[in-house]
Amino acid sequence: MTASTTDQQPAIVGRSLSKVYGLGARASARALASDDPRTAAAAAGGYLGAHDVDFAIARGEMFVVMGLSGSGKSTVLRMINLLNEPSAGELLIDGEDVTKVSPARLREVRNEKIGMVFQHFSLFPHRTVRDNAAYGLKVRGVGRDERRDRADAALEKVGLSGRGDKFPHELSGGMRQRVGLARALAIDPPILLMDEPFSALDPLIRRDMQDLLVQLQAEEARTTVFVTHDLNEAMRIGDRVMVMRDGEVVQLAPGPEIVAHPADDYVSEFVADVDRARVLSATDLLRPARLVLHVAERPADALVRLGQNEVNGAFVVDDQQRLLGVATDDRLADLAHRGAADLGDAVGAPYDRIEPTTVVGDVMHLAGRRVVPLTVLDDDGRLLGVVPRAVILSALSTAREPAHA
Ligand SMILES: Nc1ncnc2c1ncn2[C@@H]1O[C@H](COP(=O)(O)OP(=O)(O)OP(=O)(O)O)[C@@H](O)[C@H]1O
Repeated sequence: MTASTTDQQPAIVGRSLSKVYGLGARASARALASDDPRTAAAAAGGYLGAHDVDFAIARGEMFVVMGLSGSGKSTVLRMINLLNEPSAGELLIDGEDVTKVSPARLREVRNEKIGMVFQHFSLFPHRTVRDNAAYGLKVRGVGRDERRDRADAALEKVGLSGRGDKFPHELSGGMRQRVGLARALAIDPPILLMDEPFSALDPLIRRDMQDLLVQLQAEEARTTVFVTHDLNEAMRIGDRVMVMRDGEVVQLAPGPEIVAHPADDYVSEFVADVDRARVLSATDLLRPARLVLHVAERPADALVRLGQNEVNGAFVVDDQQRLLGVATDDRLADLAHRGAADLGDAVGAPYDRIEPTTVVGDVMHLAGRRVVPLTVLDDDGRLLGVVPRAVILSALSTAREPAHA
């Protein structure tokens, strides 16, 4: 029976999903029921690949699973299409628990609802790009003309129109990865599973592919589960990121929240690699202001009264509310003196944009001083709130050297 679907219903739900490798059902259940499933699984000759994993992925969400090698990312991804059968737990697709359906129904769900893209696209070298892109359609019994049309449309989406008659060896590595993506898109699956699809690409091409994915996602939001070990990649493409360690979920949150408030040291190590000043928006750090003034209306007053806290500054944010830099209080004061009535405008445009690295340096330089708030302003120069410098410091000041290889 197919459960009815609604827009509010999550596309994919995992409930207490666990996977024990190398043990039969009974031995797995025994290990999972013990106080220490990892040790119990190992003692019985198995391996606990994932434990008690919960998530609910919204329709159209780009959901990223991130963690170090061996943390269980692929295990979770493969449980979603039951390439890995969960040892315990439920896996609901459009409300239907696919761990309980017949093999025939499972095939149907996989064919109709799920596409997959792997790190190595394993293109057929002796088939044209078009035939490679059409492969999933052929497997599903789609006729030749329709296959051709849909494959060509998918190739166009990934920027390869006109290359359908080429062979894989005639394309660059990045283009071959695009063919793999086109192959998945051609079947137009409501759910796309992507297992480290860009990991083998060099950084520039990888960025191109991330951009392409973001663009495709903006055009036709598709429920996507994307595995990566790179938090920067996760931040660029993901709506939310699920961080895994030793088969367990450590944190599940939107990227900026993870960067602003990493759950533990493991997550902090990933966060150390992230260019926080680019990733965080001022509002991610925002606390309610004790003093709210319309700066444009009462600029001098605002400065003076905030000035009672000795040092003030303002975040300068771009259209997406990303932190561009900090305007120091000297600058604010200067603007106030020069054209107080226009301070609201002045906060946005005429500021010299301070490089994010400068911001971090500036903030770190203040580390030894009293904690005072920074003001956060919206595009109209209105005070949105304040962020205690201690919060900024903890969010921005971690050393930049990579904490793991
Ligand atoms: N078929 C299997 N049999 C036994 N152990 C397995 C099997 N597949 C995975 N594992 C183990 O389960 C753990 C989690 O593996 P998984 O592939 O999910 O990790 P991952 O986070 O995707 O890592 P990577 O980034 O290296 O792919 C690893 O320690 C792995 O060795």
